[in-house]
Amino acid sequence: MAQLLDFAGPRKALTYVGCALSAISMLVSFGPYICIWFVARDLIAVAPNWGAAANIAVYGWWALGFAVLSILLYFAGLMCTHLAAFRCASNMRKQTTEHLMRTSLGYFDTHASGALRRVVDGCAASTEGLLAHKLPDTAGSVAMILGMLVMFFVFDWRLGLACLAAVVISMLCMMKMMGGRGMDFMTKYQESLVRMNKTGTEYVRGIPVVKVFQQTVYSFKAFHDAIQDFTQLAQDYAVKWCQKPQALSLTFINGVVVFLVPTAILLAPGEQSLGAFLANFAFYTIFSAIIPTAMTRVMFISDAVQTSTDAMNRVNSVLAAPVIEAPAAPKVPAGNAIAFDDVSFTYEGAEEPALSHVSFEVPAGATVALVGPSGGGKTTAASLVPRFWDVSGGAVRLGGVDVREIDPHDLMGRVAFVFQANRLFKQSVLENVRAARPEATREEVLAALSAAQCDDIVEKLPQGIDTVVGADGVYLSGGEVQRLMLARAILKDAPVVVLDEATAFADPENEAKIQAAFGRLARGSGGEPRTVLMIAHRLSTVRNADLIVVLEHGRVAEQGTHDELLAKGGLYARMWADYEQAVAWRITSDTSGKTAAPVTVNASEGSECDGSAYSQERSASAYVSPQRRAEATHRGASDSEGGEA
Ligand SMILES: Nc1ncnc2c1ncn2[C@@H]1O[C@H](COP(=O)(O)OP(=O)(O)OP(=O)(O)O)[C@@H](O)[C@H]1O
Repeated sequence: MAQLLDFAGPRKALTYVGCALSAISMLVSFGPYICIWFVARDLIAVAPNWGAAANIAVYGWWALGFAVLSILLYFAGLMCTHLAAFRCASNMRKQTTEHLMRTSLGYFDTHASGALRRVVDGCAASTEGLLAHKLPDTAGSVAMILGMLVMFFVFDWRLGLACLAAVVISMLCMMKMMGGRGMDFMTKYQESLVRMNKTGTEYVRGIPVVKVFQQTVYSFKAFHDAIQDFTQLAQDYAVKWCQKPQALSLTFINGVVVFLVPTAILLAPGEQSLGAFLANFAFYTIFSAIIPTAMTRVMFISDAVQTSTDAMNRVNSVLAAPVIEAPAAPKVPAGNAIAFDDVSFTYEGAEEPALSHVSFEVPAGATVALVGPSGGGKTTAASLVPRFWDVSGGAVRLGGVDVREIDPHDLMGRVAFVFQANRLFKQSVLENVRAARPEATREEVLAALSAAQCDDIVEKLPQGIDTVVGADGVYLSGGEVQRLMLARAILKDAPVVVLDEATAFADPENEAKIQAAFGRLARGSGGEPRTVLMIAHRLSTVRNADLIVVLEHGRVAEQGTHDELLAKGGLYARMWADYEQAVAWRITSDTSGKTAAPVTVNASEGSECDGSAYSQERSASAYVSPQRRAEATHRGASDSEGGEA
């Protein structure tokens, strides 16, 4: 609670003021009951000559005054607590967002954006209920219970004791439900609820898989089981645990009859003034009606406290996320060369290091390709340059300076990165590309788009570069999105580029354009080459790299130029041989039904960015599945048409 209130800053005091006003309002709300006691007393004193009771109207006005004052005080109290609660929620959102802005970018790889959004937004919202309503209501209820204790003994302590007995028994019942095993039940209930929500989300996300693989709903056994678990727990809690204490509690708290009436019947014969006794009895009968309200309010606070505790835990876990430490005395890189100096890195919680003693250099203006088997550590190595993560050992240097000693803003300004998980904002194409350099003019954005081979994309969009991406009917393919990302990187005009050459999802035409855009990005604006560290998934793109670093199991298996590595006859040479074989096989459609024949294509022809890589790949991708071949045959397609298909 203290930490939660700290989020409200100076407005924290308003919470206390609000709670105090709510408590006073509750005490003032006793006023009408006291007035009723006066009315009863006066009427009984003059009975049956009712007209003789002169002050009834005055008591009425007083009662109305107390009621109105109580409402006004409560309203003012709620105003105060709401102001504090809103400030608290907005500060919580700001602080978590600010923290996330300083968090290492790798954190977002391992933490889903939806879950983070729920923490930033949802958790803040879920504390509002506690601070704005539950807290002042509880203060009011506590004041009400204390006030009640006083009231019980002001008029007739014996009748008061009879009412108190009901309250005590009711409280004991509630404590049984809420404490001990009841609390265990409650914790299990909450956990079960969370599990059901989680598996529910997974279920919804997995619907496409279910449809594609024609699985039935029952394949999502985890979700089904979670619902069953929750149902069982809720039933057990309600039936086995709460039923008796709740029934008892309700009976005593609402049943004036159980204690008050028998007590009154026992006491009445010995009373000297029956009139006064009846007035007291009338008071307690009416007054005891507010006891259940006070008790219920106190009961619900525990629910709100639990929700807020859970929210605070989640917020704290985000606030504990590692941040990119800015150096106290930042250094300025001398040039744009990248150097990996005995770099090791282990992901948090992983047993094996993702990189072990990796060393290589990317001279300024050079293009270095990282290749190797899947899981070798290529993405990890590239991520260390823009400080998505910080190394566990060794150092990554830019211009001779450890990246950890460069001001993070300076580092981000020098490095442009294009990764596979490309993100577009739901904004216009113009704004999306301009995100790299907000002050860029429209013409500069257009030039960057053109350099990234995006002219055809812009042409087909209904409002050109002002079309909002993701709006109704505006769909961009994976390859098109990647070209927009490249335009963004080109516009940024950073001297160092880290890119993940992932064209796996691009069709041949898109791929050719992406290759051309890569080439344009690597060249730099003034024709001066940029320093490029490229993760290469396809060997077609690495032949002309100045250096190829082969990563296997997180270590540098070998490094050198294409020719050097081929001459070595190691892992790269084997990978290249496999690649060449894949390129060399061209299976043509065969109308005569004979087995397709391999046609050798010179895989070493062509350079990266002039589109000839496209023709190579197109040859490689000209494999036609038996089904497609049958279709082609059916259409009477020729060999070349089959190839085009
Ligand atoms: N966020 C992470 N947490 C824990 N381990 C990770 C994480 N990301 C990657 N790894 C592990 O680190 C190792 C290197 O992974 P990395 O993604 O760098 O390989 P890669 O060579 O880029 O693979 P690919 O070519 O398939 O993309 C793998 O063993 C992988 O399982």
